[in-house]
Amino acid sequence: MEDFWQTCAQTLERELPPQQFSAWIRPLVPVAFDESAGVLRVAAPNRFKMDWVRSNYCGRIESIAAEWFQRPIQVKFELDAPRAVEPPPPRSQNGLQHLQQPSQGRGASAPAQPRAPQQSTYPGDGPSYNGQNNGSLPAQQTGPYSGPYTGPSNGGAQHGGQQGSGDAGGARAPVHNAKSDLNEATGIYERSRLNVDLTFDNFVTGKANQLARAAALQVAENPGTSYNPLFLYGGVGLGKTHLIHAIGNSMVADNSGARVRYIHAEQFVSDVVKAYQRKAFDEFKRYYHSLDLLLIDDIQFFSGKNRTQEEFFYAFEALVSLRKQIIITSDTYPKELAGIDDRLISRFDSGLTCAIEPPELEMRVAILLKKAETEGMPLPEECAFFIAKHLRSNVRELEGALRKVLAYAKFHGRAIGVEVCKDALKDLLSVSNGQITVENIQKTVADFYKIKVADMYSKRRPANIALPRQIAMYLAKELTQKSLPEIGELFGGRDHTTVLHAVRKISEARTKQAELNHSLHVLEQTLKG
Ligand SMILES: Nc1ncnc2c1ncn2[C@@H]1O[C@H](COP(=O)(O)OP(=O)(O)OP(=O)(O)O)[C@@H](O)[C@H]1O
Repeated sequence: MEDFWQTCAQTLERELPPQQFSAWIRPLVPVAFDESAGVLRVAAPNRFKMDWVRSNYCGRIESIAAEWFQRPIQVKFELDAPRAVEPPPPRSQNGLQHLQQPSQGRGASAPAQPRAPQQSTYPGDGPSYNGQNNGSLPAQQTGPYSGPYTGPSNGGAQHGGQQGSGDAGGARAPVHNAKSDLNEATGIYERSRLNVDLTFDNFVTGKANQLARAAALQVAENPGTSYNPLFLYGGVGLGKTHLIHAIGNSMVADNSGARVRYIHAEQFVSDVVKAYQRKAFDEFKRYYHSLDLLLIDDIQFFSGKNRTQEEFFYAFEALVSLRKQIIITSDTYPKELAGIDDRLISRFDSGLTCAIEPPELEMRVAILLKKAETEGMPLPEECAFFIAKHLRSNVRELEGALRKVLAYAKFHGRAIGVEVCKDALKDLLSVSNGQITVENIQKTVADFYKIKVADMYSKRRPANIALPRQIAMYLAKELTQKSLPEIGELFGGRDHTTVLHAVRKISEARTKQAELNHSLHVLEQTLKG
C-alpha cells in the first residue's frame, strides 16, 4: 500500500499545480488496504478537505490505483486529525451580545501583533492563492486582515477544477502586495468561489428536490426580496451545495458586478480565527457585511463555536437589513441544529426552509443518464436502472458508481452493459447488500427508539412501539431486496398488507414531518455504515 501511495502521490504531483498538490494531496494518509474487497482507505485531516478531495480527486486516485493493482479499486476517505479550535467569544458564553474585544483565557496567548498563520492547524487550511504565494515567498502582513476579503479565503468552492484559495484557511498569509495583485488578477469566480460547473441546467429535478429548486430559482431571480434567508437542508450528497452554487452562478450571470461569496462553514470559522489572531474584525465585518449574496454551506459546523456564531449573527443582521440575500445549507432543519444559539436558529427559520430528500428511483436514473452524457459516454438505460436500483442513498454515491463503471469498461475494453456494471460494482454491491439485513434494521431502529428488538416481532401495539416497527418495515423495503410478504414474515408473521400500509404511511409522513425525516436520514446513514 505504501509503495502504491508513493507512486500515486508522485503521479499527482506531476499532474497538479504545486499549490493544489500541497493543499489537497500531501496531507492525505493511506490508512489500510483491504486486498480482497479492493478497498483503499485514505485519511484526510478535516471534513472540508475530505469532501473536497472526494469530489475532485477520488476518480483520478482510483484510476491510478486500478492501473497499479490491475483491477478496479475503491478509495474511501475518512477523517483523521482533530478539529479546529475557534477563539472564545469576547466576554460571555451566550455569545451574541458581545462583539468586539477578544477575550482573555485561551485567547490571551494569541499574538499581540498580527502575524501570518503559518503554523495554522485550522481546518480550512488550504493552498496559497492561485500560485501567487507559492511558499517560497516570506509571509508578510500588511494590514490586519487585508487578504481574505480582497482575495477571498479558500472557501472550498470549486472553480471548474481550478482551485483557487486565499489566505484565510491558507497555510500562509498573503504576500505584501497581494491586495492589488488579486484585485487585478482574479476574476469573479475566484472572488466568489463559485464553481461554474454547478448550475441549474445540470441540476436534475425530481420529487425529492423540486421544491428546493423552485425556491432556489425564485431567490436567484429576486435576491433579497423573496425568501431571506433560504435555508436548504438534507442528507449528505443530495445536491445542497450544487443548488447554492447554481443560485450564485445565476446571479453572477445576471449581474457580473454582484458581490457574491460561497463559503463552507468550516472556512468561515477559520476566517473568524484569523480575524481574531490579527485583531482584524473590522475588516472581517466590512467584507462580509458588504456582500450582495452570501452562500454558506453546512452551517452545522458552527455548532459550539460561539464567537463564529456571533460574527455570523452580525453579518446576517447587516445583510438582511440591507435586503441582501443569504442562503444557508445544513444537514438538518433549523430547530434540530445542536449547539447553535437560539437567536440564530430563529433567524434561520424566519425565511424559507426547504428539504432536499434522497432521490427516488426515476430521478436516480435521470441523474445517471445526464452525468454519463456529460462525460461523453452514454449509458444504456438498463444500466442506469441497474445502478439506481442498487445504490439508493445519495447522488455522490451514484456519481462514484458511474465513474467506476465507465473506468472499468474503458480499462477492460468492454462495452457498457449490465454485466459490466455488475463486475465494476461487485464490491460496492456486495458490501451494501451484505450489510443491510432486516435483522440489522430491526436492531438499529430498536436501539434508536430505545425499545426491545423483540417488540419488532411482538403483537403489542402501543404507539411508542408501533411507529418504530413501521419505520423498520419501511426501511426494510427501502434498503433490502425482500418482498412485502418476506418482510411481514420477519416481523412476527405479519400480513404483507400490514407492511404495505407501514411503507406507505412512513414514506408519506417523511415528506411532511421534518423531524421524522431527519430520524430516517440518521437511520439510513447508520445502516449504510
Ligand atoms: N439533482 C442533481 N442533479 C445533478 N447532480 C446532482 C444533483 N444532486 C446532487 N448532484 C451532484 O452530486 C454531488 C454531491 O452533491 P452536493 O455536493 O451538492 O451534495 P450536498 O448535499 O451538498 O452534500 P454534503 O452535505 O455532503 O455537502 C455533486 O457532484 C452534485 O453535482
